[in-house]
Amino acid sequence: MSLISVEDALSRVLASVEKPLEAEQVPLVSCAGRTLAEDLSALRDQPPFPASAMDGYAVRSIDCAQVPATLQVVGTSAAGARFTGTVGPMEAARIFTGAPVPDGADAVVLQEDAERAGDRVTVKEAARPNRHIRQAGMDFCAGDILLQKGLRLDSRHIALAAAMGHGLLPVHRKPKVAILATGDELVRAGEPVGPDQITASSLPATLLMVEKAGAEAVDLGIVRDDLGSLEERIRAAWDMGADILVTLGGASVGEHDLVQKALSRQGMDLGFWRVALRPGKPLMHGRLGSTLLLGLPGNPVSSLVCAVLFLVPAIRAFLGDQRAAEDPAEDAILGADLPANKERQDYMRASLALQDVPLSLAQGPARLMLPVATPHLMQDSSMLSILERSDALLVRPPHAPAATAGQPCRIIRLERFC
Ligand SMILES: Nc1nc2c(c(=O)[nH]1)N[C@H]1C(S)=C(S)[C@@H](COP(=O)(O)OP(=O)(O)OC[C@H]3O[C@@H](n4cnc5c(N)ncnc54)[C@H](O)[C@@H]3O)O[C@H]1N2
Ligand code: MOO
Repeated sequence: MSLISVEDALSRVLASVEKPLEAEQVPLVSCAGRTLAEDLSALRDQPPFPASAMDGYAVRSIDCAQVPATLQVVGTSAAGARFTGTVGPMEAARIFTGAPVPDGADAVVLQEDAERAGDRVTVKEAARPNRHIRQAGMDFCAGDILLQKGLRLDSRHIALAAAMGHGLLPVHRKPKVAILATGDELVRAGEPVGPDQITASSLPATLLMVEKAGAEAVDLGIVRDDLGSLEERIRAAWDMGADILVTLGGASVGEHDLVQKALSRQGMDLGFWRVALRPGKPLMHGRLGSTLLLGLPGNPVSSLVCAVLFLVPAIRAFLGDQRAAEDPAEDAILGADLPANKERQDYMRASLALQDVPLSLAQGPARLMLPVATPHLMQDSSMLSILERSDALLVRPPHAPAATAGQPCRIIRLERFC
């Protein structure tokens, strides 16, 4: 089977997510990272009444056109407890920030601009109509659609939804992502490590990336390079109703790389195997009934790159995120000379620094800060110390010509995924 392109692989992965998962009603505080299943409209006006923006006195602006003006204080309007009377000629009401502006008043005078003596107040600054008043519906009105279906929710959206009057939101169910590490050489982090063994470092890392992407991660542990054990764990993932099964390792061509064989024996419908990608070439994709399968390569940097490029978009597609297929790359400047690339799309681990770029615009000179991406000299896909020092993946398309420092390039920031 020949290598397919990264773009082709991603569209096949996304096409195998037929539709977002079913919707459920979830309390606001649990909605971060979820995606709205319906457009959301406001249940009320905000503010629901004309409200004071300051602590001071509610007045009729006409009475305070000439200052100083001395007014009779006839009541108090506090946030949560309005003054139910009316402010008449040469009258004022004490008012606090967020309180309803009483009938009759059309301006608020700051308390710093007034002098109180008993039940009288002398206004020292002239007032204009509507001064320091937030009109009803200034932010939004009942019925306004403010949050769109397919939006991935963060705390800004949650604040708005709360103000709109919602306590529960219709969001797509979180996909259940089961993760299985494979290999005789692996032990769990913190457990005793034999002379020929290493820690399964990408297991906890992938679990965290999956949770960060908004899914429910299920730790299936480590399984030995043994067909029977592998098949038993694959059945366990299927039995628990995993929407995605991720395997780590055993994806390549060696005699111990049994993942594809075990999945095929369990009835996998293979989508693709091997992508023109570095690192991450042996990536495998398929379906087992309704479960999406992603076989990530064992080298920990390779599995991370494949998770960024394919697993996170698949999770977002299950979540109904309208931006699931969006290219995560952004513009940067190359910080070092690079040789021509070969046939695989390269994702080089790079550090970022900011560079001040002078611009000449029609309005005059300006400055722009752009990230400069400098790839590390060592790019071995097993090296976690280099990955930790990297801020981004520097993307080099297949057959990209040699490039020199200062040229434009594309990067994917790792903090968004890790
Ligand atoms: N003859 C060939 N050999 C290899 C090829 C190839 O095309 N022909 N491809 C290479 C590439 S590229 C990669 S990437 C690796 C990936 O192969 P596998 O997916 O089969 O991975 P393993 O052999 O199981 O492990 C590779 C490496 O990673 C370590 N590992 C495995 N799982 C974990 C884990 N959960 N956490 C940390 N480290 C892990 C494992 O011990 C090995 O050192 O194959 C190349 N070989
Ligand atoms: O593609 Mo492998 O993932 O080079 O290390």
